[in-house]
Amino acid sequence: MNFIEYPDREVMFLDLANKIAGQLRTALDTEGRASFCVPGGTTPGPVFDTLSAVSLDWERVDVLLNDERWVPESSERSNTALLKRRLLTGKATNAHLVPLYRDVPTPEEGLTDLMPAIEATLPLNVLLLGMGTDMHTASLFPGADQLELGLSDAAPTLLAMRAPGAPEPRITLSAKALKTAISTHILITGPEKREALERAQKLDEMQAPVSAFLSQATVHWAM
Ligand SMILES: O=C(O)[C@H](O)[C@@H](O)[C@H](O)[C@H](O)COP(=O)(O)O
Repeated sequence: MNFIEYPDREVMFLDLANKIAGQLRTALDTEGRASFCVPGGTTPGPVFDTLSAVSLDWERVDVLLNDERWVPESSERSNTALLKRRLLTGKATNAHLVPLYRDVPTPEEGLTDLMPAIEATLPLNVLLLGMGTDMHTASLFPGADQLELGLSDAAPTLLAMRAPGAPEPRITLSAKALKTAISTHILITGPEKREALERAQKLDEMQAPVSAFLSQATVHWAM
């Protein structure tokens, strides 16, 4: 694990956005297209703001979420709505959003339709992950109903997930799909998440799902 501590959040968000932009540019130059897999939640907004102001051939960038809460886009908990508001705007308006939600009652009913387009983005070029203080990442929550499958080598690309720590059903990329990424970044802030990261390093993946990604990740942290 590579760990970077920043003097403050603003510097971190800017620096990380610039790193990601550089990695996407390299992928576009070498492969012609790039895939960029991102978390929802409350932390990454400022990174998205900076990225949306970066000149890049965004039309050739496929943007997809790590996971989605199974709520319509009109909900304030919709990660898709967050992306549309903060990332797919400005210079990034024409980035290609690969959907992770369908207007059907359960994630199980949406999975099959969503799968082919998500699979077409693999291997991922750039993966940005968040982490909760319970050491979940994407919707790989400790205690989740399908966590064992979600972490296994036999996992499908997408799974429905229900967990005590998640207020609504989720859909998530499996660890196997997420781990295809060439570059992996984990973005965390504050003392509680730093302490959780330290704990995660001593626990197994079922207890601390984020630990599945630590060996390949750069963790970015600011108070
Ligand atoms: O939909 C989600 O909730 C996310 O994709 C999730 O994995 C998130 O990254 C962590 O829960 C951290 O969330 P915060 O940034 O809000 O702490």
